Amino acid sequence: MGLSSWAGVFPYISRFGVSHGSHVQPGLTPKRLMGFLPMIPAYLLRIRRKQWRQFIQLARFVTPKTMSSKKNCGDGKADLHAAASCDGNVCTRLTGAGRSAIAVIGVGGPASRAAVMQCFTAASPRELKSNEIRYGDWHGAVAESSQAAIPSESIVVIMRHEDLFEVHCHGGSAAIDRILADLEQVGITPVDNAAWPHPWPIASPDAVARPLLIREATDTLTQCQTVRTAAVAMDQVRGAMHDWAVKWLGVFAARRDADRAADLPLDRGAINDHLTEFHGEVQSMLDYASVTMRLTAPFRVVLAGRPNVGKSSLINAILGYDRSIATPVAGTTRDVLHAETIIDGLPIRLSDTAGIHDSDESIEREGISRALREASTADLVLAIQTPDTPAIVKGDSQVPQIEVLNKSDLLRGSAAKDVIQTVATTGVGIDVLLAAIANRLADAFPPPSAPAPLNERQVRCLETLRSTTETLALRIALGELVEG
Ligand SMILES: Nc1nc2c(ncn2[C@@H]2O[C@H](COP(=O)(O)OP(=O)(O)OP(=O)(O)O)[C@@H](O)[C@H]2O)c(=O)[nH]1
Ligand SMILES: [Mg+2]
Repeated sequence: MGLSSWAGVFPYISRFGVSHGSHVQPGLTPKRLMGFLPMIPAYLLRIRRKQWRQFIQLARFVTPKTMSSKKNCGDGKADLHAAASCDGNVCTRLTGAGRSAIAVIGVGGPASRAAVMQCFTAASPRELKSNEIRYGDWHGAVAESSQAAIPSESIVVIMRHEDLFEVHCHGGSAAIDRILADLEQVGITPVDNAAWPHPWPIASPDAVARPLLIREATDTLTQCQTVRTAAVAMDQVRGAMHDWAVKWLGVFAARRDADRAADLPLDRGAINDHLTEFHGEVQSMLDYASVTMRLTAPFRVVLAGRPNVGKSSLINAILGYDRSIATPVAGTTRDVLHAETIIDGLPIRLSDTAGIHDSDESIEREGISRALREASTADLVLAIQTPDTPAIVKGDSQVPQIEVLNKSDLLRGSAAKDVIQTVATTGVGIDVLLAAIANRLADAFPPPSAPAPLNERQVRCLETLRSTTETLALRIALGELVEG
């Protein structure tokens, strides 16, 4: 239910999604796009008939009848939802954040057909019909005479309904941004994905007023870069947190009725039987927060150690391509160098740093102090050593650390037990290191379908609930969690 149309799209994106720095797809040529065409029927089949119906009903939300009048339009982010239906002509990126092979842009409203047709020339002159695919060129809002001079994008257009179109384009930000900008030029307002009137719940036009927790989760979902982080957000979109809060509101309301019946002072009855369970659940959610509050930003993993221990070689081995310069000369890396990747479904930003040692040279000293700063604010440090070179001393940093013995091919004798042995130049031990990184970072991932907080507001509400014992105060705090 709920965002099932989006959910239908998501596995498709994740299947082709390549949010990996090394795998950026080059431009989408007509030839490559033709290569995607055979996949499209499979994609369409994945979206069940019910979901298509929801798409069509979604289209009805953006017809003038169900639109708010212009005078009711808000302009702030809080009012984006209202803004989405201001003049009834809106567009947004329907697929999630991050790079993927293909992105889908939704264009809705009474002017959507004219706008799409102004910017798009189909390869076939046949008239566009519902749910038919048209391949062609997106040239933007330029006069026909100048179209040849402007580079066009090869895209696919699908008309879901006379007021609802999908533009399927290359998944890189350049193509997406261009199409959204062109649409804006022809009178279609680009809106935040959270403001797109998703069919939630689908039954009535005022269904666009989705519960706050669902809206917040939808917002997070659209910014998740990996399937694993998106799964947590998707659970909340499906109502895990909302349903949990509503369930407990019911429990405490029933308690109030029981207190009333027993002639106890209102909302001051003994609720110890429920409180232990309730507070246990609140605590679990707060335990997940360190991960679930970070679904949209990568975890920061820093490689640190003395010069020449193989930090740059290791980052290259983890990434699978030569991001960093690695040479036998100690002091090769001078500044902090970042690269994004995905490890076991977790978005990770790796940082290579300068070798840490006593140095008199000012540039090197600056590099070393940057390395120390980077390590002190990381989510995880990989402390690299070799058989000949000890690790740097951890000091009083609270940052968790994994000890790595690189150049283990040079080891004579045995290494300490809890050290991961690697040979960066051949890849030995890299899989063990990746598993250790994922395990250390994802300790507190919530189990499937568990309620979990996604932003600071939710965490603040949970913290209040953790220290509250009276039914009235509990109901107020739960009400705030649900309604803001
Ligand atoms: N035998 C062996 N050599 C390695 C290994 N890993 C890296 N090296 C070599 O060690 C040298 C230093 O590697 P780098 O990756 O540049 O080391 P670094 O820690 O980044 O060095 P700085 O940037 O100077 O701090 C290079 O010649 C690498 O080829 C390994 O596992 N075994
Ligand atoms: Mg280096």
